[in-house]
Amino acid sequence: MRHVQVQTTKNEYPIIIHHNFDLLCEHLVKQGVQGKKVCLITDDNVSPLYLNHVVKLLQTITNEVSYIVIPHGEKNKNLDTIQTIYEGLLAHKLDRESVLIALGGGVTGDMVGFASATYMRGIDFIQIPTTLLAQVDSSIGGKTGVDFDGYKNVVGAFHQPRLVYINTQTLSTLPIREVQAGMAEIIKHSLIESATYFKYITSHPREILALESEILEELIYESCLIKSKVVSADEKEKGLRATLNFGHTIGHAVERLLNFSLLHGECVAIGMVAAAYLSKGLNQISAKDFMAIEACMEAFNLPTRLDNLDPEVVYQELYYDKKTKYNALNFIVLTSIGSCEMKHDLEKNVIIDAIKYIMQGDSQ
Ligand SMILES: NC(=O)c1ccc[n+]([C@@H]2O[C@H](COP(=O)([O-])OP(=O)(O)OC[C@H]3O[C@@H](n4cnc5c(N)ncnc54)[C@H](O)[C@@H]3O)[C@@H](O)[C@H]2O)c1
Ligand SMILES: O=C(O)C(=O)C[C@@H](O)[C@H](O)[C@H](O)COP(=O)(O)O
Ligand SMILES: [Zn+2]
Repeated sequence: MRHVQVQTTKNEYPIIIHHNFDLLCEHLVKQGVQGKKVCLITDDNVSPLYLNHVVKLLQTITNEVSYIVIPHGEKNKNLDTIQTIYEGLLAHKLDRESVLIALGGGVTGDMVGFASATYMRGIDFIQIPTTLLAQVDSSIGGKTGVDFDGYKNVVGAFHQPRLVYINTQTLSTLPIREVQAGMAEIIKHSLIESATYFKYITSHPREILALESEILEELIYESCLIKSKVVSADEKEKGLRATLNFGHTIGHAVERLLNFSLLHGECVAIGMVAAAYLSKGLNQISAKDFMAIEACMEAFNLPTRLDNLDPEVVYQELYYDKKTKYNALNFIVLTSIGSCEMKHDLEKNVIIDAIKYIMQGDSQ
């Protein structure tokens, strides 16, 4: 078992990393969940795999277990699904002392977090992430919410979970494309924080994609450390936390413009290539480093290019990014592999050049 602690100004909670669900109840009891009304929320892909098992475990610490199954996927990350959740919570008579548990990927976690931030003006919730992406990124840090009108995460709230319980074994059922998409956020962590971590990742693509347990657990632990350190220092994204948005400025625009036909992690990979190209254009990283970054994405079978979007349309879409302030775009750029900074004053043509670079056809 590995343990990482998140400590924001008002909240503190553990991230438990283990290879099965055996320690779940013990940690729920530590968080005061015993005897409470608990509602487990999962999606229709995850429910046949893990719902029964987790329900049975919960029944050993409380008699009041209900569950709600929501439709999977980014296209359902919206207020309609939130309404379904609220209806279920009322039907099961959940009250202010009740606890929601998100069992699933980032889509489930973001929505359950948002439902718990708003139901009865806010109740507790627990994250049990079952995708690589959710285990290393979305379950940690309390960014919750939904897409609105196709715009990413436009409606939401900061609401921290009481516990993040990671069972690494759940990754054994995850489709390989989803594993690769999770790697995009892991690569992001290395690019913004640690050259040593980047080197480790680039040295082990075969073992990682084969889900070799020791290496995978090491990655999950390292990424949890990086993410928890950043969100503990800057919970509400006043400064440092914006670095976790590296690759997302263009990534989110592409995700929306492609109508969610690519996965979030895949779009972030494309967005990171664009942001790295931009960093090279500003002479902040070398051509060699840029090539190493692009090669890393390719080693994990992540897309790096597109061929079907108009650069000007992508550029205009960037203004919906949440880092935009007073109508000015803000970009996270690399200063080396392992460090980054926010740029406020980029010329349009520098950004367009980066967008044109990723529009040079599918490199796969
Ligand atoms: N809140 C944050 O800080 C944060 C950070 C990163 C990403 N996100 C958000 O997370 C979302 C992406 O999360 P995701 O990649 O986990 O997507 P997801 O939740 O859609 O899960 C991916 C797919 O895998 C299935 N699945 C989940 N666990 C499984 C398992 N163990 N075995 C088999 N199938 C399984 C799901 O049903 C789904 O079809 C995006 O909406 C993104 O915006 C949020
Ligand atoms: O935790 C953060 O902060 C992040 O930016 C992590 C991102 O990987 C994640 O996709 C996040 O949801 C994006 O945030 P947004 O504020 O741009 O919606
Ligand atoms: Zn992300």
